Amino acid sequence: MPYQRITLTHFLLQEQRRLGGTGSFTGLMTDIIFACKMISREVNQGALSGNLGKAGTENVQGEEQKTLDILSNEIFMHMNAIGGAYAGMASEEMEDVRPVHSAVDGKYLLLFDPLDGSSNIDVNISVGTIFSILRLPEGASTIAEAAFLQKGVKQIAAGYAIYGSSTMLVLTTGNGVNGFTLDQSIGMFMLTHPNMTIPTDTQEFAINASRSRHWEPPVRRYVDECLAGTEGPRGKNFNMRWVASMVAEVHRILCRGGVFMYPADAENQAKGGKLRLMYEANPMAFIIEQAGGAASTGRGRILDIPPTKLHQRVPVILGSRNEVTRIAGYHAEYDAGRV
Ligand SMILES: O=P(O)(O)OC[C@H]1O[C@](O)(COP(=O)(O)O)[C@@H](O)[C@@H]1O
Ligand SMILES: [Mg+2]
Ligand SMILES: [Mg+2]
Repeated sequence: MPYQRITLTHFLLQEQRRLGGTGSFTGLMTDIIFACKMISREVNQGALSGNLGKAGTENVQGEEQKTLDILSNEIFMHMNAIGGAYAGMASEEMEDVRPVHSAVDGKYLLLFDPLDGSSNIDVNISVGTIFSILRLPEGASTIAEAAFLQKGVKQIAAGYAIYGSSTMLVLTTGNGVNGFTLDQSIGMFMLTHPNMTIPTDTQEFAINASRSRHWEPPVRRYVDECLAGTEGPRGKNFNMRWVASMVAEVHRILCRGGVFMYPADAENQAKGGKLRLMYEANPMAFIIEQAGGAASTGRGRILDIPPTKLHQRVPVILGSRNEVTRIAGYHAEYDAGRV
């Protein structure tokens, strides 16, 4: 059989031709690809690099930063500033947005979580990088936070890199979801997972059960029914997973289905939840929906949320469509006082 694998760059060029683009999109993706390869190397080096452990500083979320959080942020900032496609960038690890080029040159805005799953870095469990690309709003003269506060439906592309047993990059440009595996021997991402789609049903859920005492009744009801298995109202057994790296959970769901939940609960309600809308929930929701799944807060579609703050947090329930719909239905029944 003739060799048929294509590289991510070839794939992007084909996408560009299909979209009748100018090539600037391929350019900005090339910068992201370089940055992810460099972060992959730093992560894969593990203790050899001396980059494990805490940095001794806190980010705007009040979370302890890991040395690799900061290094990944610097790599992503630097590599994506070179190309010239971005007018501005925003990151989980930076309080304010960072203008990069004058509005004349840069047509795009980049939001990213440079290292997702930070609590797993030192224990060699998969981590990743999440990114979301928006257009600079027409007429925007200054690069300020307001320019970034666009609904998730406005994303022109979103993706993540996962640094696990292999390094992969998963991408959507609004035309389905494709996965690419880094061939370390030639340093190229090759198309290995074309048109990733999520089964509508599943028997696998992921939630941090150590927080169950804080859960709202709709979430507790859903999880209890799953745990009741064949004897319960669902009439089937469910398995549970919790990696504590959102990237790894979403990747598993893209590969074999499932539902991931990080709801707002009594403990994190005041903050709006745990995960951040602009560089975690929105890009992942775009990918999940493009793969045939659904992404909700339990009370609404994530991609329709009008953002108010750069680092705002939201409840996240995403994955196999029928399970997400069921969980949203349990919230609606609860809010209507029917249960
Ligand atoms: O510590 P918990 O409650 O298990 O939370 C894990 C969640 O927090 C995160 O690690 C937050 O992301 P960061 O590591 O980028 O801060 C998610 O990847 C993950 O789903
Ligand atoms: Mg994260
Ligand atoms: Mg992070």
